[in-house]
Amino acid sequence: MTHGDAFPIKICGLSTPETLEAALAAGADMIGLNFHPKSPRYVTPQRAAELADQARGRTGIVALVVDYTPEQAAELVRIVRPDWMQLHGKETPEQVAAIKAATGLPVMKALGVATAADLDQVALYHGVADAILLDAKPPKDAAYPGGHGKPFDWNLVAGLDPALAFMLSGGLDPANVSQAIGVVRPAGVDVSSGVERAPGVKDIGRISEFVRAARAAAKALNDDQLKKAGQA
Ligand SMILES: O=C(O)c1ccccc1NCC(=O)[C@H](O)[C@H](O)COP(=O)(O)O
Repeated sequence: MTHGDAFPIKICGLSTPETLEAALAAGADMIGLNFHPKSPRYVTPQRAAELADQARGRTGIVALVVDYTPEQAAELVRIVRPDWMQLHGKETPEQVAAIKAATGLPVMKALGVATAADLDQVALYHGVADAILLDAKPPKDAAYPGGHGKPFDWNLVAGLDPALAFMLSGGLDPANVSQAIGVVRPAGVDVSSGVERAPGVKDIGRISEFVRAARAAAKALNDDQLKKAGQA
């Protein structure tokens, strides 16, 4: 993924046909199905296969796993047939490459950010992962490593090499996504809790508000970049 690609908007942790349909109707570019057993958004592979059938060809289907082996990932892909793998654990660059090889799919690697030093990881995964997702680090005692609805300090990203493209997540919602896109200038955005009314319970209205707000802010960002390029 580069900054030149269209701006993907991903709705993560969908688990019902109704909320999935709302994400598709809103125009989400990617939807995430969560296979971490401790998550309130967990879906069984069988249930996910049904949701994936509903979504196939209409959006990018992302299978989110935490510290899977290449064999586990390949077995999941056989059942669900997603378009992407999202790795949200402590996978090393070598493990990312092994899962990519075992599944034959593009891989999004999530990296937790709390301090400027955390951004050093981005260069290590660039060129190995097909997309990087910067997310807030989970609270210390958290039972699962993502989906906590808390942002990290967006100003940290100002120190990152602009050539290293990434998607942004962590505490985004319909009210703040426009500001986040303006400050961080990511290549795309991802949300889970911010479009829910309770952990794991997605809200159809908030999904469409989020996609609308993110799309408008991404267009403004693109217009601004074109204007600056024209002036150069
Ligand atoms: O969402 C979860 O429950 C989850 C569990 C285990 C690993 C990752 C998880 N979510 C990852 C995502 O892609 C979320 O969209 C991302 O962390 C942002 O979440 P939120 O701050 O709730 O929008």
